[in-house]
Amino acid sequence: MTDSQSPRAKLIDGNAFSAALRDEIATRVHELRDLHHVVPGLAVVLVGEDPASQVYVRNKHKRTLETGMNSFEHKLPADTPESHLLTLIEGLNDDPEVHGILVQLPLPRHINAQKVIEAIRPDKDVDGFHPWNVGMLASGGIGLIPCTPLGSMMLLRDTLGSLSGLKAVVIGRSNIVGKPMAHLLIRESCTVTVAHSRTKDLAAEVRAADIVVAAVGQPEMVKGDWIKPGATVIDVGINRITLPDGKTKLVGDVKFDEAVQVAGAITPVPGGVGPMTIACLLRNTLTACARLHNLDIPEAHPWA
Ligand SMILES: Nc1nc2c(c(=O)[nH]1)N[C@@H](CN(C=O)c1ccc(C(=O)N[C@@H](CCC(=O)O)C(=O)O)cc1)CN2
Repeated sequence: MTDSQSPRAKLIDGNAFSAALRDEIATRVHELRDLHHVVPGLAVVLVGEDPASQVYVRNKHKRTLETGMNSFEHKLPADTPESHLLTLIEGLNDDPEVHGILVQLPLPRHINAQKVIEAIRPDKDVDGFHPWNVGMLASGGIGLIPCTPLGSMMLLRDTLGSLSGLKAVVIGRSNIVGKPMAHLLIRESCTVTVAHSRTKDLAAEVRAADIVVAAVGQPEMVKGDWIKPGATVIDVGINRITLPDGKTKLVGDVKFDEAVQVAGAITPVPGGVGPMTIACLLRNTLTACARLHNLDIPEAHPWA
């Protein structure tokens, strides 16, 4: 490869960052146990047999135990009635050993996901999806922040330092990533545009941005010539595509091979934002535990 072909962008290593964050969380968990005799506990509920969700839940269980926390897994059949799930959540809300509750998404179609999210105690809602936590984020209060946007923000702050005054575009307006990400960027004094399927000239919006957060779930939709030279690209997409030879491959929402030649820094897929999601879930569980026990412990990786 000649110099003119060599990638310009710095690769943002989510695997390394998340491993360091998990180590820091493990240290805090051991301090909590030794000094305060409290062990944080995370309950994860999986309904059905979606293969990707099964992998994520298995990884959550493994990572939770590695930090020294308690992990409580609840695996329910796909035809579980909504009322059973709500009763399980009521029990977890009242369980003093459980400090964090997460219901893996997506849920089967017969279950109303919003109703389930609203049944979780806001101070145990380690996904940060309950309307109380949504409101706290929007109004600048102290709630629990959704894990993928929180992890993305940690990577951005680590890469750029202050984000103040930078132009950011968030592509996607989901409750899980797009909207909370926009709020976090506003908090960091960015000028934020939220683009979506009805945006008139998406390429022009992206070209104006110093920070691009792609969270649309469309494989390689953002092209390299849309990226402003030197911009920082956070690719939240995780899409499994089938290649002409029948093999499958994970790609993001950004055409990586093109964007890496233009951007200043970029997250790869896999190994970028994805691993931060579980590390931030553990961080939220530790935070929830400390708050529920009125313990004033230092945050793991205070980013803001
Ligand atoms: N209740 C929730 N459900 C879902 C969430 C969530 O935050 N809360 N997010 C996603 C899935 N997810 C965690 O649940 C998740 C996605 C991806 C990764 C990850 O580490 N990805 C790897 C690649 C993994 C692979 O090979 O497939 C990477 O990007 O490097 C972790 C967690 C939807 N549901």
